[in-house]
Amino acid sequence: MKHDPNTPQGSAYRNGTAPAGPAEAVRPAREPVLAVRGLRTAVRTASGPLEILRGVDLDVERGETVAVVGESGSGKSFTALSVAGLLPGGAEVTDGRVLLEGRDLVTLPEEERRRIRGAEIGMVYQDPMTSLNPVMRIGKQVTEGLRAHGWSKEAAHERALDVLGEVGLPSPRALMRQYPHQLSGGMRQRVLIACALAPRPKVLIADEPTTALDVTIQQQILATVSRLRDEYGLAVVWITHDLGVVARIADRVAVMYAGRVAELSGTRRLFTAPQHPYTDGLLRSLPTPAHPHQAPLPQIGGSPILLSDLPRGCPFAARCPHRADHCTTEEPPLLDRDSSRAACWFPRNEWTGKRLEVTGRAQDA
Ligand SMILES: Nc1ncnc2c1ncn2[C@@H]1O[C@H](COP(=O)(O)OP(=O)(O)OP(=O)(O)O)[C@@H](O)[C@H]1O
Repeated sequence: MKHDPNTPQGSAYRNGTAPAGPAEAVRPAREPVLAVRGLRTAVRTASGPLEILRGVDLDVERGETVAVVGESGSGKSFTALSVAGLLPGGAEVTDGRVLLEGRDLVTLPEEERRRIRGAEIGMVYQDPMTSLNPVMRIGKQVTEGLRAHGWSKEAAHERALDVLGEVGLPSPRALMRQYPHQLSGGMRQRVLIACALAPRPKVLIADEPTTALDVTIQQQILATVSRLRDEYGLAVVWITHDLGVVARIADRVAVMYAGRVAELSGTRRLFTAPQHPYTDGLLRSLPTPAHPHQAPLPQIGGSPILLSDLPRGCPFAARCPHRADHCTTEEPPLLDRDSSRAACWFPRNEWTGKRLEVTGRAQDA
Protein backbone atom coordinates (compact mmCIF):
# COMPACT_ATOMS: atom_id res chain seq x y z
CA MET A 1 0.00 0.00 0.00
CA LYS A 2 1.25 3.45 -0.77
CA HIS A 3 2.01 5.60 2.21
CA ASP A 4 -0.19 8.64 2.57
CA PRO A 5 1.77 11.69 3.76
CA ASN A 6 -1.38 13.04 5.38
CA THR A 7 -1.69 10.17 7.81
CA PRO A 8 -0.51 10.62 11.38
CA GLN A 9 2.58 8.53 10.51
CA GLY A 10 3.36 11.00 7.77
CA SER A 11 3.18 13.90 10.17
CA ALA A 12 5.71 12.22 12.46
CA TYR A 13 8.13 12.01 9.57
CA ARG A 14 7.55 15.62 8.67
CA ASN A 15 8.10 16.74 12.26
CA GLY A 16 11.45 15.03 12.12
CA THR A 17 11.09 13.58 15.60
CA ALA A 18 14.24 11.65 16.52
CA PRO A 19 14.34 8.01 17.64
CA ALA A 20 14.98 7.60 21.35
CA GLY A 21 17.00 4.38 21.12
CA PRO A 22 20.41 3.48 19.73
CA ALA A 23 20.72 3.45 15.98
CA GLU A 24 20.50 -0.12 14.71
CA ALA A 25 19.87 -1.18 11.17
CA VAL A 26 16.29 -2.27 10.69
CA ARG A 27 17.20 -4.41 7.73
CA PRO A 28 20.26 -6.46 7.07
CA ALA A 29 22.70 -4.46 4.99
CA ARG A 30 23.50 -7.50 2.87
CA GLU A 31 21.16 -9.70 0.87
CA PRO A 32 19.18 -11.77 3.41
CA VAL A 33 19.46 -15.55 3.28
CA LEU A 34 15.75 -15.83 4.02
CA ALA A 35 13.28 -13.16 2.97
CA VAL A 36 9.58 -13.60 3.67
CA ARG A 37 7.42 -11.17 1.73
CA GLY A 38 3.70 -10.61 2.20
CA LEU A 39 3.17 -14.21 3.27
CA ARG A 40 -0.45 -15.24 3.57
CA THR A 41 -1.53 -18.63 4.87
CA ALA A 42 -5.08 -19.82 5.32
CA VAL A 43 -6.76 -22.84 6.87
CA ARG A 44 -9.96 -24.52 5.72
CA THR A 45 -12.73 -24.23 8.28
CA ALA A 46 -16.40 -25.24 8.23
CA SER A 47 -17.30 -21.63 7.45
CA GLY A 48 -14.72 -21.22 4.68
CA PRO A 49 -11.03 -20.29 4.47
CA LEU A 50 -9.62 -18.44 7.47
CA GLU A 51 -6.47 -16.38 7.08
CA ILE A 52 -3.96 -17.15 9.82
CA LEU A 53 -1.08 -15.19 8.31
CA ARG A 54 -2.19 -11.91 6.77
CA GLY A 55 0.95 -10.69 5.04
CA VAL A 56 4.08 -11.50 7.06
CA ASP A 57 7.33 -9.70 6.21
CA LEU A 58 10.62 -10.89 7.63
CA ASP A 59 14.32 -11.01 6.68
CA VAL A 60 17.13 -13.03 8.19
CA GLU A 61 20.73 -12.55 7.27
CA ARG A 62 23.66 -14.96 7.41
CA GLY A 63 25.02 -15.21 10.95
CA GLU A 64 22.00 -13.44 12.42
CA THR A 65 19.32 -14.50 14.91
CA VAL A 66 15.87 -13.01 14.49
CA ALA A 67 13.50 -13.78 17.38
CA VAL A 68 9.78 -14.00 16.67
CA VAL A 69 7.61 -13.10 19.66
CA GLY A 70 3.93 -12.39 20.20
CA GLU A 71 0.98 -13.70 22.13
CA SER A 72 -0.45 -17.16 21.68
CA GLY A 73 -2.29 -17.45 18.37
CA SER A 74 -0.49 -14.53 16.72
CA GLY A 75 0.87 -16.82 13.98
CA LYS A 76 4.45 -17.52 15.09
CA SER A 77 4.30 -21.27 14.49
CA PHE A 78 2.33 -20.86 11.26
CA THR A 79 5.06 -18.57 9.99
CA ALA A 80 7.70 -21.21 10.77
CA LEU A 81 5.65 -24.03 9.27
CA SER A 82 4.85 -22.02 6.14
CA VAL A 83 8.54 -21.26 5.60
CA ALA A 84 9.62 -24.83 6.27
CA GLY A 85 6.83 -26.25 4.10
CA LEU A 86 5.45 -28.28 6.97
CA LEU A 87 1.91 -26.90 7.23
CA PRO A 88 -0.74 -29.29 8.54
CA GLY A 89 -3.44 -30.63 6.23
CA GLY A 90 -6.07 -28.05 5.36
CA ALA A 91 -3.59 -25.18 5.57
CA GLU A 92 -1.90 -23.59 2.59
CA VAL A 93 0.13 -20.57 1.57
CA THR A 94 -2.22 -18.43 -0.51
CA ASP A 95 0.01 -15.51 -1.38
CA GLY A 96 3.44 -13.97 -0.88
CA ARG A 97 6.99 -15.19 -1.27
CA VAL A 98 9.49 -17.20 0.75
CA LEU A 99 12.85 -16.39 -0.79
CA LEU A 100 15.80 -18.58 0.13
CA GLU A 101 18.85 -16.91 -1.34
CA GLY A 102 16.57 -15.40 -3.92
CA ARG A 103 14.73 -18.60 -4.92
CA ASP A 104 11.00 -18.39 -4.26
CA LEU A 105 10.03 -21.59 -2.48
CA VAL A 106 6.34 -20.87 -2.93
CA THR A 107 6.45 -21.11 -6.71
CA LEU A 108 9.12 -23.82 -7.15
CA PRO A 109 7.95 -27.25 -8.30
CA GLU A 110 7.03 -29.43 -5.31
CA GLU A 111 9.93 -31.88 -5.64
CA GLU A 112 12.55 -29.13 -5.85
CA ARG A 113 10.92 -27.29 -2.97
CA ARG A 114 11.03 -30.40 -0.79
CA ARG A 115 14.68 -31.01 -1.60
CA ILE A 116 15.72 -27.45 -0.83
CA ARG A 117 13.70 -27.25 2.34
CA GLY A 118 15.00 -30.54 3.73
CA ALA A 119 18.62 -29.72 3.06
CA GLU A 120 18.73 -25.97 3.50
CA ILE A 121 16.16 -25.20 6.20
CA GLY A 122 16.46 -27.07 9.50
CA MET A 123 13.60 -27.02 11.98
CA VAL A 124 13.53 -27.76 15.72
CA TYR A 125 10.35 -28.00 17.77
CA GLN A 126 9.55 -27.65 21.43
CA ASP A 127 9.05 -31.23 22.47
CA PRO A 128 11.98 -33.54 21.75
CA MET A 129 10.11 -36.61 23.01
CA THR A 130 7.40 -36.35 20.36
CA SER A 131 9.85 -35.25 17.64
CA LEU A 132 12.28 -38.14 18.23
CA ASN A 133 11.29 -41.71 17.45
CA PRO A 134 11.38 -43.55 20.81
CA VAL A 135 12.29 -46.92 19.27
CA MET A 136 15.06 -45.72 16.97
CA ARG A 137 18.70 -45.34 17.99
CA ILE A 138 20.05 -41.79 18.01
CA GLY A 139 22.55 -42.57 15.26
CA LYS A 140 19.82 -43.70 12.90
CA GLN A 141 17.71 -40.64 13.68
CA VAL A 142 20.55 -38.28 12.80
CA THR A 143 21.63 -40.16 9.66
CA GLU A 144 18.12 -40.81 8.34
CA GLY A 145 17.58 -37.28 7.04
CA LEU A 146 21.01 -37.22 5.46
CA ARG A 147 20.43 -40.54 3.69
CA ALA A 148 17.14 -39.16 2.35
CA HIS A 149 19.15 -36.32 0.82
CA GLY A 150 21.53 -38.63 -0.96
CA TRP A 151 24.39 -38.90 1.53
CA SER A 152 26.22 -42.26 1.45
CA LYS A 153 25.97 -44.44 4.55
CA GLU A 154 29.59 -43.76 5.51
CA ALA A 155 29.41 -40.01 4.92
CA ALA A 156 26.15 -39.77 6.88
CA HIS A 157 27.70 -41.73 9.77
CA GLU A 158 30.74 -39.45 9.87
CA ARG A 159 28.62 -36.35 9.67
CA ALA A 160 26.36 -37.61 12.48
CA LEU A 161 29.38 -38.12 14.74
CA ASP A 162 30.64 -34.64 13.93
CA VAL A 163 27.35 -32.83 14.39
CA LEU A 164 26.58 -34.56 17.72
CA GLY A 165 29.92 -33.23 18.94
CA GLU A 166 29.27 -29.79 17.47
CA VAL A 167 26.06 -29.41 19.48
CA GLY A 168 27.99 -30.19 22.65
CA LEU A 169 26.99 -33.82 23.27
CA PRO A 170 29.66 -35.95 24.94
CA SER A 171 30.84 -39.31 23.54
CA PRO A 172 29.04 -39.13 20.19
CA ARG A 173 30.10 -42.65 19.24
CA ALA A 174 28.43 -44.21 22.30
CA LEU A 175 25.48 -41.85 21.98
CA MET A 176 24.77 -43.04 18.44
CA ARG A 177 23.82 -46.46 19.88
CA GLN A 178 21.45 -45.10 22.54
CA TYR A 179 17.68 -44.56 22.49
CA PRO A 180 15.93 -41.26 23.34
CA HIS A 181 14.64 -42.46 26.74
CA GLN A 182 18.25 -42.99 27.86
CA LEU A 183 18.97 -39.25 27.49
CA SER A 184 18.02 -36.21 29.57
CA GLY A 185 15.60 -33.61 28.16
CA GLY A 186 18.47 -31.23 27.40
CA MET A 187 20.41 -33.94 25.58
CA ARG A 188 17.35 -34.90 23.55
CA GLN A 189 16.90 -31.29 22.52
CA ARG A 190 20.54 -31.18 21.44
CA VAL A 191 19.99 -34.33 19.38
CA LEU A 192 17.10 -32.61 17.62
CA ILE A 193 19.27 -29.60 16.91
CA ALA A 194 21.92 -32.00 15.58
CA CYS A 195 19.33 -33.62 13.28
CA ALA A 196 18.32 -30.20 11.97
CA LEU A 197 21.92 -29.07 11.46
CA ALA A 198 23.28 -32.33 10.05
CA PRO A 199 22.72 -31.43 6.37
CA ARG A 200 24.44 -28.07 7.00
CA PRO A 201 21.34 -25.95 6.36
CA LYS A 202 21.56 -22.23 5.74
CA VAL A 203 18.57 -21.47 7.97
CA LEU A 204 17.63 -22.92 11.37
CA ILE A 205 14.07 -22.36 12.56
CA ALA A 206 13.53 -23.14 16.23
CA ASP A 207 9.98 -23.11 17.61
CA GLU A 208 10.12 -22.70 21.41
CA PRO A 209 12.85 -25.34 21.63
CA THR A 210 13.93 -24.56 25.17
CA THR A 211 10.60 -23.79 26.82
CA ALA A 212 10.33 -27.16 28.55
CA LEU A 213 13.92 -27.13 29.86
CA ASP A 214 15.25 -25.74 33.10
CA VAL A 215 17.02 -22.42 32.95
CA THR A 216 20.60 -23.71 33.13
CA ILE A 217 20.10 -26.22 30.32
CA GLN A 218 18.20 -23.59 28.36
CA GLN A 219 21.14 -21.19 28.62
CA GLN A 220 23.60 -23.85 27.54
CA ILE A 221 21.52 -24.62 24.45
CA LEU A 222 21.15 -20.93 23.59
CA ALA A 223 24.91 -20.54 23.88
CA THR A 224 25.50 -23.57 21.65
CA VAL A 225 23.17 -22.32 18.93
CA SER A 226 24.71 -18.84 19.07
CA ARG A 227 28.18 -20.37 18.70
CA LEU A 228 27.09 -22.47 15.71
CA ARG A 229 25.37 -19.46 14.18
CA ASP A 230 28.64 -17.54 14.36
CA GLU A 231 30.85 -20.42 13.24
CA TYR A 232 28.76 -21.45 10.26
CA GLY A 233 27.03 -18.20 9.43
CA LEU A 234 23.65 -19.79 10.09
CA ALA A 235 20.58 -17.62 9.75
CA VAL A 236 18.48 -18.41 12.83
CA VAL A 237 14.76 -17.78 13.40
CA TRP A 238 13.98 -18.30 17.09
CA ILE A 239 10.32 -18.40 18.12
CA THR A 240 9.70 -17.78 21.78
CA HIS A 241 7.36 -16.35 24.39
CA ASP A 242 10.30 -15.51 26.59
CA LEU A 243 11.65 -11.98 26.27
CA GLY A 244 14.61 -13.02 28.45
CA VAL A 245 15.61 -15.48 25.72
CA VAL A 246 15.15 -12.73 23.14
CA ALA A 247 17.47 -10.40 25.02
CA ARG A 248 20.08 -13.14 25.27
CA ILE A 249 20.26 -14.39 21.71
CA ALA A 250 18.50 -12.18 19.18
CA ASP A 251 20.08 -9.57 16.93
CA ARG A 252 16.65 -8.43 15.79
CA VAL A 253 13.09 -9.11 16.88
CA ALA A 254 9.85 -9.50 14.97
CA VAL A 255 6.81 -8.92 17.16
CA MET A 256 3.73 -10.60 15.74
CA TYR A 257 0.14 -9.62 16.31
CA ALA A 258 -2.96 -11.08 14.62
CA GLY A 259 -1.11 -12.82 11.80
CA ARG A 260 1.24 -10.00 10.89
CA VAL A 261 4.50 -8.48 12.02
CA ALA A 262 3.59 -5.48 14.17
CA GLU A 263 7.16 -4.38 14.78
CA LEU A 264 10.58 -5.36 13.46
CA SER A 265 13.50 -3.87 15.29
CA GLY A 266 17.06 -4.36 16.54
CA THR A 267 16.92 -6.09 19.93
CA ARG A 268 18.45 -3.25 21.93
CA ARG A 269 16.24 -0.72 20.28
CA LEU A 270 13.14 -2.82 20.84
CA PHE A 271 13.81 -2.97 24.58
CA THR A 272 14.73 0.71 24.88
CA ALA A 273 12.35 2.36 22.42
CA PRO A 274 9.51 0.09 21.30
CA GLN A 275 7.63 1.70 18.43
CA HIS A 276 4.38 -0.26 18.49
CA PRO A 277 2.04 0.16 21.48
CA TYR A 278 1.64 -3.63 21.61
CA THR A 279 5.40 -4.08 22.03
CA ASP A 280 5.35 -1.35 24.65
CA GLY A 281 2.61 -3.24 26.51
CA LEU A 282 4.57 -6.51 26.33
CA LEU A 283 7.65 -4.87 27.81
CA ARG A 284 5.68 -3.10 30.53
CA SER A 285 4.24 -6.41 31.66
CA LEU A 286 7.74 -7.70 32.52
CA PRO A 287 9.16 -7.45 36.01
CA THR A 288 12.28 -5.28 36.08
CA PRO A 289 15.43 -5.72 38.18
CA ALA A 290 14.49 -2.52 40.02
CA HIS A 291 10.96 -3.78 40.73
CA PRO A 292 11.14 -7.58 40.59
CA HIS A 293 8.03 -8.02 42.71
CA GLN A 294 6.03 -5.11 41.40
CA ALA A 295 2.41 -6.12 41.70
CA PRO A 296 0.22 -6.03 39.84
CA LEU A 297 2.33 -5.76 36.69
CA PRO A 298 0.60 -3.71 34.04
CA GLN A 299 -1.31 -5.93 31.63
CA ILE A 300 -2.29 -5.24 28.05
CA GLY A 301 -6.01 -4.49 28.35
CA GLY A 302 -8.77 -6.23 26.42
CA SER A 303 -8.80 -9.71 24.94
CA PRO A 304 -6.56 -11.28 22.33
CA ILE A 305 -7.91 -10.88 18.84
CA LEU A 306 -10.05 -13.52 17.12
CA LEU A 307 -8.79 -14.05 13.58
CA SER A 308 -12.29 -15.13 12.56
CA ASP A 309 -13.68 -11.81 13.76
CA LEU A 310 -11.12 -9.16 12.83
CA PRO A 311 -12.26 -5.58 13.25
CA ARG A 312 -11.80 -2.93 10.59
CA GLY A 313 -8.55 -0.98 10.80
CA CYS A 314 -5.69 -1.87 13.11
CA PRO A 315 -6.32 -5.21 14.87
CA PHE A 316 -4.74 -3.83 18.06
CA ALA A 317 -6.88 -0.68 18.13
CA ALA A 318 -9.47 -1.93 20.61
CA ARG A 319 -6.71 -2.62 23.16
CA CYS A 320 -4.50 0.33 22.32
CA PRO A 321 -4.15 3.23 24.78
CA HIS A 322 -3.08 5.56 21.96
CA ARG A 323 -5.70 4.83 19.31
CA ALA A 324 -7.27 7.56 17.25
CA ASP A 325 -10.20 7.50 14.84
CA HIS A 326 -7.93 6.72 11.93
CA CYS A 327 -6.83 3.47 13.60
CA THR A 328 -10.30 1.99 13.42
CA THR A 329 -10.76 2.67 9.73
CA GLU A 330 -7.50 1.68 8.05
CA GLU A 331 -4.99 -1.04 8.94
CA PRO A 332 -1.46 0.35 9.04
CA PRO A 333 1.15 -1.35 6.86
CA LEU A 334 4.60 -2.19 8.23
CA LEU A 335 6.34 1.11 7.64
CA ASP A 336 9.98 2.10 7.98
CA ARG A 337 10.16 4.05 11.15
CA ASP A 338 13.55 5.58 11.77
CA SER A 339 15.64 2.45 12.36
CA SER A 340 12.68 0.14 13.07
CA ARG A 341 9.60 -0.91 11.21
CA ALA A 342 6.22 -0.65 12.85
CA ALA A 343 2.66 -1.29 11.69
CA CYS A 344 1.20 1.65 13.55
CA TRP A 345 -0.26 5.00 12.59
CA PHE A 346 0.88 6.50 15.89
CA PRO A 347 4.21 4.92 16.78
CA ARG A 348 6.35 5.89 19.73
CA ASN A 349 7.26 9.46 18.89
CA GLU A 350 3.62 10.25 18.33
CA TRP A 351 2.42 8.99 21.68
CA THR A 352 5.38 10.28 23.65
CA GLY A 353 4.71 13.62 21.98
CA LYS A 354 1.07 13.45 22.99
CA ARG A 355 2.03 12.73 26.59
CA LEU A 356 4.39 15.65 26.57
CA GLU A 357 1.47 17.91 25.76
CA VAL A 358 -0.64 16.48 28.54
CA THR A 359 1.92 16.15 31.35
CA GLY A 360 4.56 18.63 30.34
CA ARG A 361 7.40 16.14 30.78
CA ALA A 362 8.69 13.18 28.84
CA GLN A 363 7.72 9.94 30.52
CA ASP A 364 9.17 7.51 28.06
CA ALA A 365 11.46 9.12 25.63
N1 LIG B 1 -7.48 -25.55 11.59
C1 LIG B 1 -7.61 -24.39 12.17
N2 LIG B 1 -8.80 -23.77 12.23
C2 LIG B 1 -8.95 -22.56 12.80
N3 LIG B 1 -7.94 -21.85 13.36
C3 LIG B 1 -6.73 -22.42 13.35
C4 LIG B 1 -6.49 -23.70 12.75
N4 LIG B 1 -5.19 -23.98 12.89
C5 LIG B 1 -4.64 -22.93 13.55
N5 LIG B 1 -5.55 -22.00 13.82
C6 LIG B 1 -5.34 -20.72 14.51
O1 LIG B 1 -4.19 -20.11 13.96
C7 LIG B 1 -3.66 -19.17 14.88
C8 LIG B 1 -2.16 -19.13 14.78
O2 LIG B 1 -1.60 -20.29 15.34
P1 LIG B 1 -0.05 -20.42 15.65
O3 LIG B 1 0.13 -21.83 16.16
O4 LIG B 1 0.77 -19.99 14.51
O5 LIG B 1 0.11 -19.39 16.84
P2 LIG B 1 1.36 -19.11 17.75
O6 LIG B 1 1.59 -17.64 17.70
O7 LIG B 1 2.49 -19.99 17.40
O8 LIG B 1 0.79 -19.48 19.18
P3 LIG B 1 1.47 -20.31 20.37
O9 LIG B 1 2.44 -19.37 20.98
O10 LIG B 1 0.31 -20.62 21.27
O11 LIG B 1 2.11 -21.53 19.79
C9 LIG B 1 -4.22 -19.58 16.23
O12 LIG B 1 -5.13 -18.56 16.64
C10 LIG B 1 -4.96 -20.86 15.97
O13 LIG B 1 -6.11 -20.97 16.76
